[in-house]
Amino acid sequence: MADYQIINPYTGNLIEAYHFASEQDIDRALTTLAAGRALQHEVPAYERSNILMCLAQLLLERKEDLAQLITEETGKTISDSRVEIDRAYNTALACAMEARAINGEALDSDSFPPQREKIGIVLWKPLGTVLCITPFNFPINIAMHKIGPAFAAGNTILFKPGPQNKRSAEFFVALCYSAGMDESVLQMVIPDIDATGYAVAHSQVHAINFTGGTAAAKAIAARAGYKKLLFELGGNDPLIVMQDADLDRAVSAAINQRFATAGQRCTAAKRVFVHRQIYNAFRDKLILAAEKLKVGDPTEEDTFVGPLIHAGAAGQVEARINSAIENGARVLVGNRREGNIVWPTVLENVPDDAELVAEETFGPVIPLRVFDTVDELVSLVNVSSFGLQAGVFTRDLLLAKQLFNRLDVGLLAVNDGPGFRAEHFPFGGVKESGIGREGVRYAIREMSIQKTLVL
Ligand SMILES: NC(=O)c1ccc[n+]([C@@H]2O[C@H](COP(=O)([O-])OP(=O)(O)OC[C@H]3O[C@@H](n4cnc5c(N)ncnc54)[C@H](O)[C@@H]3O)[C@@H](O)[C@H]2O)c1
Ligand SMILES: O=CCS(=O)(=O)O
Repeated sequence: MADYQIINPYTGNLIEAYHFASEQDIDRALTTLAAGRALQHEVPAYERSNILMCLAQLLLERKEDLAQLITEETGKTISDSRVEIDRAYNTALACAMEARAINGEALDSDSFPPQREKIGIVLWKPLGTVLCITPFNFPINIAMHKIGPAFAAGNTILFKPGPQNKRSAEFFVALCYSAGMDESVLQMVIPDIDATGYAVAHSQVHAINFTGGTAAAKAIAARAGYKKLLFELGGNDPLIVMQDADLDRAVSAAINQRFATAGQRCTAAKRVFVHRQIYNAFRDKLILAAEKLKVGDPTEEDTFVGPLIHAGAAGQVEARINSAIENGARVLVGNRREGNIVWPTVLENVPDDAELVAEETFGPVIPLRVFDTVDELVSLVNVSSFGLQAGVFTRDLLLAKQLFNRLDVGLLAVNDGPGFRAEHFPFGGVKESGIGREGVRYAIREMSIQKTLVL
């Protein structure tokens, strides 16, 4: 009897059934990677860069194969899956470039008495073996954001993808090997949660680079003990529409950053705050745009919203919509579910304490919240336990700077939504949205140690 069944979220068909890796499998992989640490020490940075450049090229060449695998295993629309591979190419390219630029600094001891004639040379060195754990929703680009910088920094990598993503992960690892990564430098295992905890606590794991939900991160932190943690976690990101906003651009951001990937993005616009002066105009435009979206088969080129990852996820979103309605919310669009598909839904008058807005809702639902003052807005945004990214539409740069300083987030995008991401920009949040920063150069630093030579 297999441990896990990969089910196509749209068709319900069985894709593959398999057994999880055991603790013995993890031991074997980590023993291999321990040997690989010596190999990594011998490989110069430019060779690591060339391997990453080759991987970037292979991602482009095999884009359609990978996109089809992602759509099959996650239900992500084929257009969204292709975008993910384009992003992974950019990430790999950035890793190749940054691998050649892991430079330190030189310090002169004369800055302070009594030391004279001493020079401090500060360099970045690899941490050792990094356990990279990835979520279901961007199985290739998030893996690239972990494996690429870890490899560029000279580490060895134990890669643990989501159980749903076995096939796309195997394909990706095969591309890494084809590009030149040695099997003693990169190993992949898919254990169950408890055995993953065994890997987390393993003495041959020196750092854990995790992307996923906050609950899982807390469980990992509890088992990890004394080692480096890099956490990219949940979000409840606000999209803010001020009274001077370009409404058409704001509507487009709300549609693309909440309903694409069926809303299953950490940086999705999960709460939309609209100034009272333009609330009705924005709401009416948003309703018209949402009603035009094609919903259904993710393999069709023009489908905009596909299924959620599984019935439990769709059920949770449906339950939160129903609870909000029972407590006074009004449905403007949607509120329809068929199997794993939840139609794009827009609600207003949602209670501030409704789970739909108080928790991270991973689905295609926009709760509209009207506001009157900046102080009220800041309080509404910052009350969340999350603090990943925010987006504000305004022509007032002084206001943008004020919000940048007052909002508890890792990034504020101006005249864009919270879903903005450039692969080489710093990426990460505060509070329960994570610890540390990804974004290629920053991830390299997170998975390195600073070592100083004094001459
Ligand atoms: N901040 C980011 O960059 C980012 C990006 C994508 C997704 N996410 C977040 O990920 C979540 C959705 O993805 P998901 O459903 O795959 O998340 P998840 O937390 O359920 O799983 C993420 C990964 O961790 C593993 N895992 C789960 N529980 C674990 C445990 N107790 N110990 C060790 N490993 C464990 C899973 O097998 C999977 O590989 C959302 O909260 C989303 O916001 C964050
Ligand atoms: O789920 C979030 C990942 S990303 O699309 O913001 O990189």
